Amino acid sequence: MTGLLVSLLLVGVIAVILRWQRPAWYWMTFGVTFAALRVAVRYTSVMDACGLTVPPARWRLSLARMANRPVPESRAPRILRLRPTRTGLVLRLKLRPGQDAFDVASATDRLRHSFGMYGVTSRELHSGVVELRMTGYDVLRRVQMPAKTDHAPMRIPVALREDGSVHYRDYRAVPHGLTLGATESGKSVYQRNLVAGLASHDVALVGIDCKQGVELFPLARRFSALADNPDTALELLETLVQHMGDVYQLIRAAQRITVDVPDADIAADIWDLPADMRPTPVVVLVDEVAELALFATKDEEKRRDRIVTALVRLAQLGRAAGIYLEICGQRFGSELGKGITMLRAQLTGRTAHRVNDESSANMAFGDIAPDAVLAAIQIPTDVPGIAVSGDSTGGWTRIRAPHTSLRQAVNICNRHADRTPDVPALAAFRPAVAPLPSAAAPLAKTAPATA
Ligand SMILES: Nc1ncnc2c1ncn2[C@@H]1O[C@H](COP(=O)(O)OP(=O)(O)OP(=O)(O)O)[C@@H](O)[C@H]1O
Repeated sequence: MTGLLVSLLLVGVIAVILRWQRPAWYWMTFGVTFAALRVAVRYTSVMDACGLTVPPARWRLSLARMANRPVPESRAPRILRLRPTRTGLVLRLKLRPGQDAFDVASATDRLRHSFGMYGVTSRELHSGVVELRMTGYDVLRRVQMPAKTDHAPMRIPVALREDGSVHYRDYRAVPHGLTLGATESGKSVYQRNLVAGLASHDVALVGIDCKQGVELFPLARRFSALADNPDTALELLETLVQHMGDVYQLIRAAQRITVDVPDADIAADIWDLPADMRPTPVVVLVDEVAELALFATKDEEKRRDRIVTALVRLAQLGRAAGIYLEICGQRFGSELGKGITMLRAQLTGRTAHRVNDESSANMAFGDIAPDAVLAAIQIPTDVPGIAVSGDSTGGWTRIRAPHTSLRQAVNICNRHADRTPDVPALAAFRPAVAPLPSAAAPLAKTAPATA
């Protein structure tokens, strides 16, 4: 008996220490079990209290009356699956007749309190089936990406969502993206995670970093082209527009449409081409875009117009040619001059870090997800890296990228330096870098952090 008490006490102490030290560990060991038990035991009463039950069907009432049995209870959505995860629980529910996904979505805050969870979000999987994702702690406070993530070409696990799932930047689904945020809000760390994620893919990275190259030039070994001032950026963008034209010609030549060619074989973009013919996709990362759009003299104004025109053309036509834009800045609105709102309309993937005012949040979401504007304004100032990510479907979610230091990103880029493709059109912009130290030497210690 004493042994049992001591063991229980020990388990309790370990649970408390784990919870205090690292919520993730606590949840993976004790928390998930406690939460699953709590949900299983209190499910019906909580759903009833949260207004998520429906009265029994008429035939059941009649049957009970005929059999002189007690009136049957109201019914809660049926649990199809209860799955523990690293960060909490996932509950799949089959709705009862008369219920809809909106009922569940509007009750998530009440469910959160009733089940004693940190966060509850819901989404409709298909008609009549809703998934509730519950997190046991603030997963965005100390981001830990799962060890295993999905692998697909041009799909980068870049951040963690507040419901504990992985947030992917999928270039083939959402070709162009805009990342906004005030100074020190976490844009560079987000972009660094993207570069680190893309480094192991077969992709050419092109960087335009008008902060004198401080963000992207240390990662030069994995870049096929870099520009650190608006003049070079203009030449680079116009070269990319030309490259895009060449890729279109290649796709056209590969189509060879005759009446015998089945529809599925007609190439519409680079991904339909046979692998040996397919040009390397290109991701163009622009840091601090306003530097490209501001001007003081007539000559600079002409340069700015040509830069914006080239960016608009890439945004409009780049997807099929495998050219994707990732634009980063503090603000991106009509005050930057003509063509900017047209360009912004093409950047479907929107991410806003902490912003200083509502108009900046509106630049990110005003035209696609008005709900997200409020969420972006509410991002706390003391947690850099928290962002709201939305797309043109009107949906949005809070995310945070793992904290990747410049040193870590440099090491990843150096490790994958041999994957840097030679794109002949971009050869003139390839950064000159010293050869890497011999493979035998550990990269982490010896690779220089600059080009
Ligand atoms: N996801 C994150 N997790 C933890 N810390 C972060 C995260 N993102 C950013 N930070 C911290 O916040 C600070 C500012 O980040 P960052 O340089 O990315 O901001 P920024 O928006 O690019 O700023 P600026 O526009 O001034 O360059 C850095 O010290 C960084 O370590």
